[in-house]
Amino acid sequence: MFSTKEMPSLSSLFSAIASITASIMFLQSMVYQILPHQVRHYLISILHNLIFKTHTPTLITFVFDKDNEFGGLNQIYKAAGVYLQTLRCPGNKRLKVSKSLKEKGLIIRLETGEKVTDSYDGMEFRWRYVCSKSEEDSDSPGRGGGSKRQCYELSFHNEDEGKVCDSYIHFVLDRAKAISEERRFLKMHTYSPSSGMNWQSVNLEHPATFETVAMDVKKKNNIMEDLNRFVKRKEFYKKVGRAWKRGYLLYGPPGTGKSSLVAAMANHLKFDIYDLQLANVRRDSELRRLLLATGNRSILVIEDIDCSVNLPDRLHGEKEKKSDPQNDKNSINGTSLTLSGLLNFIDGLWSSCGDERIIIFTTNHKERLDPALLRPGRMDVHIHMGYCTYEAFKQLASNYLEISGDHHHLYREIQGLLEETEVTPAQVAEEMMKDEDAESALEGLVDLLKQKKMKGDECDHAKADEKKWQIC
Ligand SMILES: Nc1ncnc2c1ncn2[C@@H]1O[C@H](COP(=O)(O)OP(=O)(O)OP(=O)(O)O)[C@@H](O)[C@H]1O
Ligand SMILES: [Mg+2]
Repeated sequence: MFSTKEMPSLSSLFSAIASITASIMFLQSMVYQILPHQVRHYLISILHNLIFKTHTPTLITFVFDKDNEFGGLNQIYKAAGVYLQTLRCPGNKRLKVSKSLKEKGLIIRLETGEKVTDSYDGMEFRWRYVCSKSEEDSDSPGRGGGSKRQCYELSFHNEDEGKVCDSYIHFVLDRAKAISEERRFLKMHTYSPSSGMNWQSVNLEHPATFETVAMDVKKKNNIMEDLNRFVKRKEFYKKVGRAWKRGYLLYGPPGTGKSSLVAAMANHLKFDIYDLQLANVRRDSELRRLLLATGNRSILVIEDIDCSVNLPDRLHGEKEKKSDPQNDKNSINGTSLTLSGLLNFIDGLWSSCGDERIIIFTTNHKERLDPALLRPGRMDVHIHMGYCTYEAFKQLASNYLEISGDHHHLYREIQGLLEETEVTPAQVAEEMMKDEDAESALEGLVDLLKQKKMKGDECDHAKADEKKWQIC
């Protein structure tokens, strides 16, 4: 078995082992003679733990059944199913693949008996999915009920048990939540009384993101930071006794990107949108019912707040009530929709009934808004969406025509024209879509800007002439 060369080294190894064994036996006999029985026992148990615990750790297995004891769905089972979709082992042979209308992409899960490994914070884990006939059924095979027991098994070193309970399982729950959020289709909810008394929802697949919205970069970053801070501040809002909500007022001319920004905010936060047309709501009680039916982590949008409905303001409403007691049309608890009803609800009970609420009003005419809507503390952030600047133009050119930087020979001319004309990002974007060739598209834009400039100049002359006549 061994070569002749190996023989001397092996024989010296055996003689070394023999002398070590003899020394251990000698020490053992000394220990037996010197130490009392209890101390001996204690030392041996420590030695045993040292040798066996470090070299042959025992595994422990947690079993997460699908159903919890009270009949509901075990949240850890559900989270494990989502989280394990991100893990794969080279040895996996059978995987279940499905598609859901509520989620983007394919859902790939483990088939029964399949295992995957994971590591976290220096610990090693083995997960296994098990689907078997439930014990009750196998006890009485004649019944043929076919009910299944489904579970995930998580095996790990028993010394990690504390860390698994305190940290790893929470990590799995959090990751599963984030993965589900990432995968689910956002929803857009709308309301019209003709289609029933509740919100109707469709998948929100608006492509606008913070990358595609063209606006001042600093302003854009401020909005993103504000949103990120808001979603992280649950404890802060609780501490200062405020409802966890934030109000944004987006104002500016038509076609400057207000609706696009709303969609970008929803995509950024992964929040559903509730798009409320006030013209469809007839009274405060209806508004209250609708708002109470909105979900957490959502954005309530009321577009064109200045013109969607003629909301009587507080003072106005009070005056009318006094002058005509029969007329309860504008009362808070009456039958019609009032501005105070809207504001009360937004500031008060509604926002404290849920978490992570964002409310956005948009308008083309900030100056026409009721002062009650504008007073400090009501809409936390006012965002002006203006005419197309050179910076916004460059972003649009990068998005639509894939021109990066500002080296194009027409850019200087365009910059000058943009400073002298009022053109919306929507108009600029439309010009860029007219031609796939960047050069031709930009030439088209230059023509448009020149025409606008000429019209603007003519208008200025006409206004100046009008003034002259008035003076005469
Ligand atoms: N700032 C922008 N960045 C990128 N695209 C824009 C921007 N503004 C407008 N657009 C383009 O123009 C179209 C119309 O813009 P949007 O509906 O967002 O404007 P709006 O300000 O909401 O207008 P309105 O006041 O009429 O509701 C969008 O589909 C988008 O493609
Ligand atoms: Mg809009």
